[in-house]
Amino acid sequence: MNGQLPESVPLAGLDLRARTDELRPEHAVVRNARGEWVLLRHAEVLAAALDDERFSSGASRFLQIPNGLNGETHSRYRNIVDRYLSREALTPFISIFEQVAEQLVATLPRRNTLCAVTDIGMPFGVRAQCAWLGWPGELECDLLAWIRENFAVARSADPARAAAVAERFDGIIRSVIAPRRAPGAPHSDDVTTRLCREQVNGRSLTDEELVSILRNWTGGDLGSIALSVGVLLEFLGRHPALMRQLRSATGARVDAVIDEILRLDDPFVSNRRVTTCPVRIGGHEIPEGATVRLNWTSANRDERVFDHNCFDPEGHAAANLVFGAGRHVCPGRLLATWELRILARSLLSAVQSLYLADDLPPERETAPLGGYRRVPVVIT
Ligand code: HEM
Repeated sequence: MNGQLPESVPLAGLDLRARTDELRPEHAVVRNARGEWVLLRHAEVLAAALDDERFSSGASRFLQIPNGLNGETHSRYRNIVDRYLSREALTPFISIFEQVAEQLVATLPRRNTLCAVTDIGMPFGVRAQCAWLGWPGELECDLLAWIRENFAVARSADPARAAAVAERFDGIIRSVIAPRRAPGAPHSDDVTTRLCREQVNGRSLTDEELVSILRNWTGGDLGSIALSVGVLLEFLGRHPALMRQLRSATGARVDAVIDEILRLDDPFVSNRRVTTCPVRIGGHEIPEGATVRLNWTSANRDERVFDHNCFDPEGHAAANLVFGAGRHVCPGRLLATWELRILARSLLSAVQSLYLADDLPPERETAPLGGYRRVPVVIT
């Protein structure tokens, strides 16, 4: 039973998780204020993610590599991206990420109220990413400012402001590419330099293609890692027994627990598709050329699939959609998982206690963002 399709559901300014929790029992599909068809349940979101022929990823007018590509073209670029995010490619960075986490945790003030998103998640995400990509540490301030601005623009839904922020971010990326591509550039061997030498269709990648690839890595990494750290520490702050358990848990258990916490409050909210033909889904006829939104946050809380959302890391792992599914499944999953595990372990081993500040409640993000804007915590 799908219920009547509400004509248009305003989501802006609301807590998306709470709002989609209200809508999902009655509606498999709703239309948002922009006229997009929003899929809310696990079955439909998974079906659309797996059906990349009828649900095309070419939903943006901007070049998005590999996110916005389809078919053979997607595979060609995706093969390049995957090489940098494999277990083998990432293993040398484990000790570097550990150092980054330990240094950050060592400098966090004790017995003061900190924000898990802005004081822990953001600097960790930026430093880990600069270390991985071989970017200079001096970019930290610019990148932190960009994350804040990018979140603010997403909330404001102002296209002109969004274009200006995107342009600034592309400028940061161009500043790291240019010296590596200049004639007679010194021979270094970091991840960005190697990417600059990649070829596709027998030619070098263009600047525009490099900027797009790096934008999707960094955009995916920085915002999602910061929000994920907020979600994670808020949950652990409310579950001290779980926090104690994790101090001596295996890596696999820590990863499963993190995935389950992110399933319950997935901060990577949604992705768009465009229908390539009329499609019947969730009891509705969607015309050709319509924009469809796969709402991962809602699908990940589908009570029928996840046993009324009890906490069951191992039992829910197979159906977890935090990192997507199908052709466009997140290639950065291992990097994100290792970064989050390393930061969690580093915090848990270095602090005596971590708890939610009792005088300042956590503040939820609002649509189109997920997770928390502010998670005040105290460490001792
Ligand atoms: C907690 C962190 C992260 C979450 C929750 C997340 C989630 C996702 C999801 C759900 C998708 C599927 C998008 C779709 O189907 O349209 C995706 C795709 C993608 N992610 Fe992530 N991601 C995270 C971190 C990262 C990191 C660290 C990187 C790279 C450094 C990354 C790079 C990408 C790229 C390039 C795609 C597009 C793949 C394609 O189109 O083939 N992500 N991510």
